[in-house]
Amino acid sequence: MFFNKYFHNAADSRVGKMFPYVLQDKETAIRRSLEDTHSPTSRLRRTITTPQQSPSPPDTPPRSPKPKKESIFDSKSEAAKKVELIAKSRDERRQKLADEKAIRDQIGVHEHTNPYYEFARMIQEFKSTLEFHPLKETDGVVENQITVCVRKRPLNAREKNRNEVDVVTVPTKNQMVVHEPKHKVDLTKYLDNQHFRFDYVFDESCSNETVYRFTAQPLVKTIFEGGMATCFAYGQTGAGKTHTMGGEFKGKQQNFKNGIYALVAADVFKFLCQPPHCDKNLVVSASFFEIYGKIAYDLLAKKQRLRVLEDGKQVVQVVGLTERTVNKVDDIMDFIKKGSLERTWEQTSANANSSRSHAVFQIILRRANTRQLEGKFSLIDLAGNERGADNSKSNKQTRIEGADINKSLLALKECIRALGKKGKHCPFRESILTKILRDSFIGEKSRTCMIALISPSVGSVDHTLNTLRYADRVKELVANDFCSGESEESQNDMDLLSMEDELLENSRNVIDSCVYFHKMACQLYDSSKQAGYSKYEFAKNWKNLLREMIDVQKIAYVKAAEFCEMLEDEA
Ligand SMILES: Nc1ncnc2c1ncn2[C@@H]1O[C@H](COP(=O)(O)OP(=O)(O)OP(=O)(O)O)[C@@H](O)[C@H]1O
Repeated sequence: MFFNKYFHNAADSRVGKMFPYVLQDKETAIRRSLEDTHSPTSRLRRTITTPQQSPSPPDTPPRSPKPKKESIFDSKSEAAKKVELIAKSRDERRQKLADEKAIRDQIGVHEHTNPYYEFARMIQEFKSTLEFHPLKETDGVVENQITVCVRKRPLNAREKNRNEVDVVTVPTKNQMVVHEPKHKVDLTKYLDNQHFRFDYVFDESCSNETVYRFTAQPLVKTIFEGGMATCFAYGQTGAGKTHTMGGEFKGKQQNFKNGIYALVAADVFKFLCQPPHCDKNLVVSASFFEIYGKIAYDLLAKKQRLRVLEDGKQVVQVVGLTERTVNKVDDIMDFIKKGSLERTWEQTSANANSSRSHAVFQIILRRANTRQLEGKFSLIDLAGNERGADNSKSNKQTRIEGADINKSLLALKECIRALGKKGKHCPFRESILTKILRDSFIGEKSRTCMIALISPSVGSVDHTLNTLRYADRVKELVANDFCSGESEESQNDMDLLSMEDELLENSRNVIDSCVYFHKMACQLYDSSKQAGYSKYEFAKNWKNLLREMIDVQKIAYVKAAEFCEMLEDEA
C-alpha cells in the first residue's frame, strides 16, 4: 500500500492496454489543442470531449483519411515538444529544490555543519515513497476493552536549536515508522526503519481534544454502567504526558481546560444530566494523589501521607484519602489546578519541569443515598519511564526512585495483560500503583486505555523505541488473546516476553550503576591521596559501595540465570 508510487509506471502501461484511447498520440493532441485555442467553440469542445472517440453522426458519410501534409503544426509541434520538455525539467528542478528546502527546514542548517544531514535526506526519501492517510476527526471510534495508542509531539525549541532531526513518521491513523540512524562496520550511514501498529497513532498536528475523542471519551459511559475506566499516559520525561493529561502548556502556564482530566469531567457532568442517568440519583466526587517511591501522598490535603491497606477480601483501601463531592466542572478544575501545583517536580536534562511521581486523578460516581460505588474513572499521569537519563548526575535517592518507577511500570504492564487475558493471575501486589488500581484490572466491565507519548527527536530515539515496545507488548498480547485463546504455548510466549523485558530492564540498571560506581570509586580513590585521609572512612565507604554494586548485580544475575534456564527448556 505504501509503495504505490513505485507502481505508477506499471499502472500507466496497464491503463494504456486497457483504455487505448486515453493515451493519444501526443503530436495529434498538441495539434488539436493549438487548433482549439483558435476556435470559438474550443472551450465547449474541451468540456464535452470524452475519452471515447466520438462516433460520426449516422447520416454523415465516413471521412476519408486526410493526406499527411507539411503544415505549420508540424513545426509548432516540435516547438511545443521543446516547450513541454523545458516545462518538465523546470518542474523537476523546482521539486528537487523544494525537497532540499524541506530537508534544510527540518534540520535547520547547512549540510556541512549538521551530522544528521544525510539521515534527514534518507528519511525524506523514505517519506516520498509513502502515501499519507492520517487520522481524521470524522474517523469512527472503535470500542475496545484495552486501547493502546501513541501520540507524537512536535520537535520543541530546544531540540530545534540542537539541530535534531524528526525521526518519527506517521503515515496512517494506526501506523508509525521510527527511522533509527545506524552505521555499518565501514561507517556507511543507513536507516533502520521500524514499523509499529497501534489502535490509533496521533501525529504532531493532533490537539488534546482529538486525542481525547479516540481515547478517554469512549470510556466515560463505562463508569455509568457500573464499570471501572482507566487511562494512562506513559512515556519518556518530556514526551508530553502532563501536556496531554493536565492540559496544554503555553510557556509555563498550563491550560487545564483542555487536558484529559478536565475533558472527562465535562463529559461526566453531561452524562449525569441525560436519561437514564439523571434518574439514578448519582453524586460525583474527585480525589487526586501521587505515588512517589513507595508512598502515596494526598494532593488535595497538603501532601498528607496516605496508607494503602488490603483487607482479607483483597479490597485495597487508601486510608485518609480526600474524596471531595463536586457539583460542576469548575469545582473539578480547581482541584486539578491545586493538585497539579502540589506534585513533586524536578529539573532534568530532558524537561525543565519533570514529574518524578505517578499522579492519579479519580472521578468517582456514587449513589447519593447509600454512597455505594457506581463507577470510577482513574486518570494517571505516570512518571517518566526512563529515570536513568540524568544518570551522570544521579545520586542514590534518584536511583532508588528510578528502580521503584521501573518496578511499577513492569507491574502495570503485567496487570493490563492480565485484564486482557481474563482469568490470568493479576500481579497487582508488585507495586503500590497497581495495588491501588487493582479494581481497574479485574471485572468484565473494566476498560483501559494507554496513551504512549513520544518525542520525535533523533536524540530520544532509544527511549522512543523503548516506549513503543512497551506499548506494543500490551497491545500484542491483546491481539494474541483475542485470536488464539488461552493455549499453554501462548502463555509460555508471554512469560518469555515478560522475562525478556525484566532482563533488559535489569541490564540497563547494571549499566547505569556501573557508570555511577566508576565515578564514586574514582572519587574515593582520589581521596586516599590526600594527606591524613582516614583509613577507616575509606574502607567503610569502599565496602558500602561494593555492597551496593553487588546487590544490583546479584538481582540481575538471578534474572539472567532464570531466563537462560527458560530458554534452554524451550530449545
Ligand atoms: N503535543 C504537544 N504539542 C506541543 N507541545 C507539547 C506537546 N506535548 C508536549 N509538549 C511540550 O513539551 C514539554 C514537556 O511536556 P510534558 O511536561 O507534558 O512532558 P512529560 O511527559 O509530562 O514529562 P515528565 O515525565 O518529565 O513530567 C512541555 O513544554 C509541553 O508543552
